Formats: sequence, structure tokens, C-alpha cells
Amino acid sequence: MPSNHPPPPSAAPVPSGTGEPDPLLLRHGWDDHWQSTWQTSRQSLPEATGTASPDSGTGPPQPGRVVRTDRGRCDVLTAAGLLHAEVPPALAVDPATAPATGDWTAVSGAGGATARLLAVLPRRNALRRSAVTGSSLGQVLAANVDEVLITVPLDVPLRLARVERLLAIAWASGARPVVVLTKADVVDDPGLELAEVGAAAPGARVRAVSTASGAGLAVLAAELTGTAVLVGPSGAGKSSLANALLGREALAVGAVRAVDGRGRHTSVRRELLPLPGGGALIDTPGLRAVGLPETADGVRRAFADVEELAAACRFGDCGHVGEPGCAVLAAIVDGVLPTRRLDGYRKLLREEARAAARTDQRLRAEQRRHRRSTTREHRRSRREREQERGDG
Ligand SMILES: Nc1nc2c(ncn2[C@@H]2O[C@H](COP(=O)(O)OP(=O)(O)OP(=O)(O)O)[C@@H](O)[C@H]2O)c(=O)[nH]1
Ligand SMILES: [Zn+2]
Repeated sequence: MPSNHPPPPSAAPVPSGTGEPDPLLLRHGWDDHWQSTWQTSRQSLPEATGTASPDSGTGPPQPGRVVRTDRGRCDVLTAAGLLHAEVPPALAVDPATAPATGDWTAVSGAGGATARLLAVLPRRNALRRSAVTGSSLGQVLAANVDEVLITVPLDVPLRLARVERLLAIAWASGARPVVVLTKADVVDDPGLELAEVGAAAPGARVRAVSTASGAGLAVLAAELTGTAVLVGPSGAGKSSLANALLGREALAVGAVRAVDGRGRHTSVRRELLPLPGGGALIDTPGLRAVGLPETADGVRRAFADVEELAAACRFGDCGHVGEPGCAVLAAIVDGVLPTRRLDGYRKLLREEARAAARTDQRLRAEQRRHRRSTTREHRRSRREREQERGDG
């Protein structure tokens, strides 16, 4: 676990992957897992053999965590400080493999030299949204996260369908979802909302906080130990919450705000910052329309209560539309399961099926393209061979 102590002013670089872990890296989520991943990964890096020429300005590879990405470049925090590294085009082309905030990487370069990203270490998990174009896997919003903080503002009516969608995406990431009801000061007692949201978030923690009154902040902060990422609609209070949790690190967050094309203030850059009590926090730009990626069992986990009921239906393939012995419809009649929730479940399952079909389509298209280019390749080499024979 990251230590509570601030790093010494001049943290020494990790001595080629051995020895004491660097305190600065520890504060940003470095642990035994990354230590051993690094030991394994660095052996396959060309620079690790020491063949890089000293005047190429690269230097030995060192581990670092991506704290921000920016078209073709990314800011990587290393034991030697922050490096503004160039991303090789081979990694950048696919949004699924391009480095994302939270990724652990191997970088070379120090001091004034141009830093280069050498590799992205295998991800433990990733929070994705559905692919907009190109990639079959979807865009990675944040990598190597332990907790997804889903912010739900209490100053506007609850939108449970949106909470459920974000829960499905969070569960699919492999991280633990935590629903954070924000602006709790605008309601007399958030008990009702806590219960309502709790019923829509089986298996997830639900907390109420207010950055205005400070309520709930200490409890939430104490529960965050690994890397947490903030998601939620614009205006949900993500930045305010990030500032409150980060304390004196907040200034760094303030610096990344800007006005967008419509004159609204929005967070324009992703940032990863250490939390004062240990752990790290990633603040993503407002996720307004979040497409559901292929969530593996994300939807099923977000609707674990419905799944459990369905297991008790008489027929294994029950569609819950009027079959005899349907436990799901019985629960609705009994008032245990809201109709809204069953509808939401079906809607997300359909959406997920469509996302999967799109992926299949893309993969088939990729295969077709590949086959076509190989056929062309074959034809050309045959022509060349025939020509050579003709010439000889
Ligand atoms: N009453 C009250 N208002 C709050 C609280 N937290 C945030 N707000 C207000 O809610 C508005 C939005 O807060 P932000 O923190 O900017 O929201 P955001 O989610 O970061 O928004 P984007 O950057 O657009 O994604 C601001 O006007 C805040 O002052 C709170 O605890 N109580
Ligand atoms: Zn049924």
C-alpha cells in the first residue's frame, strides 16, 4: 500500500528494477505486482540490453505511470519525475492498445532529453467505453483501476437507468464500483436516495457526500486505498469531489479546467494524482453519452438481483413475459422488483448484444481485408516469378 509520507524532495530513480521501490512510484500505485511485472517485461525491451547509444538521448528503460494522455504524447510519472513521452505510432493507432491514463509503462529518457514510450505493461484491467470508430475493443478511459466512483448528483432527479448503465461498465472493467451520491447537502436526509440507489446497485457500496458541508468525505476517503477513477455526468460534482479528496493536490486539478466550445467549464484533461491518505485518483472528462461496450458479464453483474430471481424460474430459458412459474414476474407482482429495473436490464442486454454484433462485423471486415491483401500479395509474387522465368 502507498505510504502516507510525502516523497523525499529528490527521489532517486529505481536502480534498474531492483532494490527498494521508489516512494514516488509507491504513492502512484506501484506494488509487488508491478514490481514483478516490470522484472519480467524489462527483459524483452531492446534498451534493457544496454545497446542504446549514449548520445541517442534515450537512456535505460524505467517504469512510469501515465498520468495524462494527449494526442501522440503522454505524461509519464517516473522515479525521476514527470516525463513528456512520445508514443510510438505502432501503439497509438489502436485506441485499445494506445496508452491510457493509469497504464504502467516502460519509458526511456531523462532530464532534458526527449522521452520515449517503449512499452505498455500488461494491464490488470481497464475501464472502457464502446468503440466510436476502428477498434473492435473500445476506447480505454482508464487502466489499472481498483475502484470506479460513479457520481450521482442529488440536486437533480435520480436517473437510475444511467446509474445502472455506468454500473454495468464499471463491473465489466474488473474494478469495484462505488456509487457516490454527491451534493447531499441539498436534501434533508439522503436516506431515501441511498435506499433507492442501493436497490439499483446490488453488490456495490453506496455513499452520500457533500463537498459543501464536508459530510461523508472522511468515510469515503478512508475506503479508497488503490487507484480510483471518477465517472459521471457533467456537473455531477466530480471536480469538486476530486478537489476535496485530494486536498493540497487540488491545485493541480484546478489547472486543467478550461471552457469548451459552448462556453461551459469542463475538465479537458485526464489526470492521475496521489490521494493524501494513500491511493490515487483519476478524474476523467465528463462522460455524457457513454456507449456500452461489450461488457462481458457487466450487465449480468449490475443486475445480479434479477439474475438470481431468474435462476428460480421454472424454465431455464424463461423470457419473463408470462411463462408459468416465472420468479421474476412474481417478484414484480410482489413489489420486490420494480418494473423499471426489468426494463432497464432488457434494454442493456439488447444494447450489449448489438455491441457484440458490431465487434463481430468489424472483425469479419478486418479478416476480409487481410485475405484480400494476402491474395493480392500472392498474385503479385506469382506474376513476378512468371516474369523472371520469361526473362530467363
Ligand atoms: N450544493 C452543492 N453543490 C455542489 C457540491 N459539489 C459540487 N457542487 C456544484 O455543482 C456544480 C458542478 O460541480 P463540478 O465539480 O464542476 O462538476 P463536474 O462533475 O466536475 O463537471 P464536469 O467538469 O463538467 O464533468 C458546481 O457549480 C459546484 O459548485 C456540493 O457538495 N453541494
Ligand atoms: Zn422468468
